[in-house]
Formats: sequence, structure tokens, C-alpha cells
Amino acid sequence: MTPEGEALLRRGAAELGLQVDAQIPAFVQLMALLQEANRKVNLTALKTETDIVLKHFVDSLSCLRGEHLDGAQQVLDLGTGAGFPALPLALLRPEIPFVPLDSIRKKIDFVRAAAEALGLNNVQPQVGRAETLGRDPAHRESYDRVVCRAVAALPVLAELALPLLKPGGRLVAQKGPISEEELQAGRRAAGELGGRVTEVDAFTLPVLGDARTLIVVEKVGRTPKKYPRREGVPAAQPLFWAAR
Ligand SMILES: C[S@@+](CC[C@H](N)C(=O)[O-])C[C@H]1O[C@@H](n2cnc3c(N)ncnc32)[C@H](O)[C@@H]1O
Repeated sequence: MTPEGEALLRRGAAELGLQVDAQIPAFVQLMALLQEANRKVNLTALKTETDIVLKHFVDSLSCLRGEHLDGAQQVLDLGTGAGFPALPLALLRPEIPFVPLDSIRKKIDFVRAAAEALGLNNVQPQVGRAETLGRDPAHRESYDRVVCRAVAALPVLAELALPLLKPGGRLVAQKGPISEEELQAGRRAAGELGGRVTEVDAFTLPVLGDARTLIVVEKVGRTPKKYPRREGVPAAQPLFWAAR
């Protein structure tokens, strides 16, 4: 990473109220690993240094807004892709255990290799589908938090995440701007699944000013056994939401 890239990372993090000086060497290494892996396989669409700094690193760190991860014992990153937001979050919060989950093995192979290279003992990547884990007693109702970024519409996320959360746990979903229709469907879906939308935090991405929304869904009851539906159904037939 160039000195300009490092300065951009410091500035973006500072706008979020975060200090990343101690983690700069690790971010430099992560940038190199991502760019090297991207030359071999198409891991992420973002390829330039500026895009990776702002739209992967800083954007991931925005999940720390509102301190929703504080005190969490086990955080699942649903649909982590190349490790976002899990890897930047794990760098900033070494005391929190993260489980980056993705259904695509080559992505999880990268996340595992990157976590090892960065010496991140608090990262345990997992290959699989959220629907499968959500019905597996070893994972159902096992997580304090589920974070996710750019994975699916809110009603779909609610069905994938709420079965995995312990009662009292929270889904922290980072999205772009959200329509009123999606939010309404998400509220109804959350209600059906034992959850409640407790926060809709609209903000702008540091430096770039792109619109973002952090949506928090709290698990206030139990998720009925019939959820999640089988693999692919939550996304193909989102609860309470026809307007896709
Ligand atoms: C658009 S990518 C976003 C990746 C990453 N969160 C980011 O922001 O860069 C969505 C990822 O979610 C994964 N995914 C989608 N549905 C999933 C499911 N039901 N279970 C596990 N992973 C899923 C996909 O394989 C893909 O890697």
C-alpha cells in the first residue's frame, strides 16, 4: 500500500472515530494478499488501492458504529466473501471471536490464509450456507451477533440470520440506502422470525460520502422451527416482500 493509501485509511477510520495506527502494517499486508489473490482468481470486484481502502477496509469498519459488537462472545459474518467485514473488524477488535461464513470454498480458503498470515487468532472461517447452519444444532441459536454486508435484502437476511442468533442477540446489517418497502418487509419478516428492528442508522461513508445504513435487528423471541426454509428459498421467495 502506498503512503497515500495509508493516509486515506487513517483519515477514513478517523472519520468513524477509530484509530488504526497500530493496525496499519496488517492492513498493508491484507492489501497485498488481496491484490495477489485477485490476480489469480476473481475474488472481489474492487481492485484499485483507493477502492479497497475505502470500500472494503473503511466500509467494513463502519460496522463498529453504535458499539453493537461490544462484549460479543461469538460473531458470525454471514456471506463474508473475501473477508468483509470480518477481517478488518477482527484486526480492530482482537478480543472478539469472528466466524466468517461463505458458501464458496475458494473465498473461505482466502480468508483462512489471510487470517493465518495476519496472525489473527480470533478468526475461524467456515464454508457453508447460512440456511444449513441455521438448522444445525451446533450453530442454531449459537451467536451473539451476526454481521453482514452486501449480501441480500433485509427480509432475506432476517431469515438467514435470526435462527443463528441466541435470544437477546443482534443482527447488524450494513447496507446501502434502503427503501421504505424493503424496510417494512424486513420489519414484518423479523417479527415472524422472533426479531425486532431496533435501529436504522443512516450515515455516509467517510471520504466518499456514499449513503449507507446500519440496520440492527434484535432477537426478542424464538425463531419458529420451520425457519430457515431450505437452501435458496429465503432469497428466491423473501418473506413479506414481492417487490424485488
Ligand atoms: C456480494 S458478496 C459480499 C461479500 C462481502 N460481505 C463483502 O461485502 O465484500 C455476497 C456473498 O455472500 C455469500 N452468500 C450469499 N448467500 C449466502 C448464504 N445463504 N450462505 C452463505 N453465504 C452466502 C456469497 O457467496 C457471496 O460471497
